[in-house]
Amino acid sequence: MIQLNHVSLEYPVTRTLALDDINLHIRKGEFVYLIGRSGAGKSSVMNLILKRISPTRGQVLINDEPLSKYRGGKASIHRRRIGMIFQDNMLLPHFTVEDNIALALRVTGVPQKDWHQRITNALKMVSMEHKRSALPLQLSLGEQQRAAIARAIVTSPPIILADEPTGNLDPEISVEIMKLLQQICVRGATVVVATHAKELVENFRHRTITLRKGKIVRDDPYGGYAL
Ligand SMILES: Nc1ncnc2c1ncn2[C@@H]1O[C@H](COP(=O)(O)OP(=O)(O)OP(=O)(O)O)[C@@H](O)[C@H]1O
Repeated sequence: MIQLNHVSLEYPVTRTLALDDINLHIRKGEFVYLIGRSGAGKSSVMNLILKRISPTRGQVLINDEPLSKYRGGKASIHRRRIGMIFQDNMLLPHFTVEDNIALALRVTGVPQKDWHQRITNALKMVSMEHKRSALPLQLSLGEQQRAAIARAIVTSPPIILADEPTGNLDPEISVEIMKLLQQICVRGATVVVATHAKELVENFRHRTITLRKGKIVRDDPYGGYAL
């Protein structure tokens, strides 16, 4: 489903070689961790899959389609297939949980008559129905992250990218978030998680890809944390 073929990425201004000849194939429905020290290239891989940036060399393909064909405004069509979860949940502070989630439905063109039910389903999935009308700052960090997950899944995207999704959370809540991501995967999504959370990677075993200085140095189907 997600393929990187001989991908290199050099950031233009600083000429940093962030990724160096990466080959990667993630199948539909897989749960994959991307690990590596700070600066190893994890976010760069995520940004390539999102087509926020383009590779300097090589090709990124989704469902066998090269992303290079999604130029200009078409990149947003591609991004609709992806639910994104960040360390800082990026909820809009003056919008309620419901309105934050509705924005995702608006940009993906889901008919308004379906919004209420879809938001209800997404909030149920993350056990947050009772916080529908709350503003983000009225929620705990864990609740904010669950709301952000609801926003990411409400459009039923086939791919979920999570960049350090438990970075700001205490261990107990982190476990909850990881279980949720696993459930989303079991329901059919392909889930890629970039993380430094050693304990989670050790305890919730999944295929684990280790990056070091822009290269894949390990790709372990049984998981485990080794940098
Ligand atoms: N916009 C940018 N312009 C120039 N260099 C960048 C840019 N973004 C990242 N880099 C560089 O590219 C390399 C890979 O960065 P990247 O953010 O992908 O690493 P990472 O593994 O996600 O790190 P972290 O765990 O700290 O988030 C680093 O050397 C970084 O300094």
